[in-house]
Amino acid sequence: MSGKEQQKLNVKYAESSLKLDKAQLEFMKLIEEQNLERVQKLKRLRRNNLMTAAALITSVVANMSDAAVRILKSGLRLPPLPTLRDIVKLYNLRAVKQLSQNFLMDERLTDKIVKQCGQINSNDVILEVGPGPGGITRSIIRREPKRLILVEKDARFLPTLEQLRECAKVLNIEVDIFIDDILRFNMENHLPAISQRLHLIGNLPFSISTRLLINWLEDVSMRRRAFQSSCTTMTLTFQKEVAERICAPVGHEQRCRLSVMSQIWTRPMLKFIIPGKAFVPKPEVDVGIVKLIPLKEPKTTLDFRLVEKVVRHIFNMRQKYCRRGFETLFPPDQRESITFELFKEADVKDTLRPFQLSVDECLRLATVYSNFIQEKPEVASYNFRGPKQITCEGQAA
Ligand SMILES: C[S@@+](CC[C@H](N)C(=O)[O-])C[C@H]1O[C@@H](n2cnc3c(N)ncnc32)[C@H](O)[C@@H]1O
Repeated sequence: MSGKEQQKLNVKYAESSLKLDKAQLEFMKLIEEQNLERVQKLKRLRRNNLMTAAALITSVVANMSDAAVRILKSGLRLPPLPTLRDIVKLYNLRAVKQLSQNFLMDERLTDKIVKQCGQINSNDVILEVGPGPGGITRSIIRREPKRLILVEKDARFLPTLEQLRECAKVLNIEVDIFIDDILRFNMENHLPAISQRLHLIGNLPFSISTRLLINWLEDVSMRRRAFQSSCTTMTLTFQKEVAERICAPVGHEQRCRLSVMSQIWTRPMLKFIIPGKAFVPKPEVDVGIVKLIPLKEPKTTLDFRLVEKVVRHIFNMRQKYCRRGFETLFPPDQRESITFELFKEADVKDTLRPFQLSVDECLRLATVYSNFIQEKPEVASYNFRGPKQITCEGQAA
């Protein structure tokens, strides 16, 4: 105990000494001394704890991505921009129905869509399909990727997207704008090096969403274009029913060709639904956000188009036994007996309905079909809707 503190104690006890005897005084002094020591010990402990906490925070901040630190430090906001509604008015951007233009103006919703991409690092690249007036684009820029590729078919949006590019420059984000059709866009020419993680995102036009997904699933199966790296993810909007179909599990009434094809090569997840009224103009339907993560280990090495053909035939007759659709892969003369044999070989019950088939069962059926047409290649070109019928012996019937 310091001299000053001892003095204070003495004064205190001297005042009350009239009432207490010497032994009591000594005892109290001892207790008081112990209390003071305890207080000092606690103060020392608290100081040490504060120093440890400071050291910990410093090391956590050091390990955070540069972008996260910048956001934390600056409370990142984009340079002032007109609101999306003003932009739409200013440039007279009336929605064009043929291009499925339904705009999202609510920043909380666009942020929520972009959040589904997961972590976005300062080294990541994002490709947005159909940015339109740029609602989702703004949310992406706030997440500070390294590079943003915008593919928009409607050239009327160019001035507003260029404005966003200028804002992004301030944050060292490279923005490339392409006025192009995503279905024809040449990914190879514009894609980043394989080492960079790529997120594909878009509030897709309904008119092309299923076609685009099938194209990208084929790219996943071949590990080409946007999917050379297995880290590429897709965060896409679909009409609610289509979103539910993509994710429908075995036995679900919505299960269809798109469910099976999506689930063979990716893990699709329905994230949330946006009511139609959130869009301008309001579409007839609600919208589902689906995230698709390509599987690291593909479930098959079979050719995408062959699998697609078999699955398409099976689901063509979705209310009937699954063998009925499968039969249409073969010319009429022997289709029943061939189908019977191939289902046996694939170990699949032929009286299941198509929606009751698992991914593995569909793939086993695709495998036996693939083996069959290797032995009888002429059957591969058989088209049950076509005018000319060939037999399993390869002759015109
Ligand atoms: C549903 S709007 C979404 C607009 C904006 N991203 C939003 O969320 O408000 C679809 C956008 O895709 C564009 N688009 C339509 N077809 C396209 C295509 N084939 N390739 C690229 N963009 C397309 C439309 O012009 C429109 O801007």
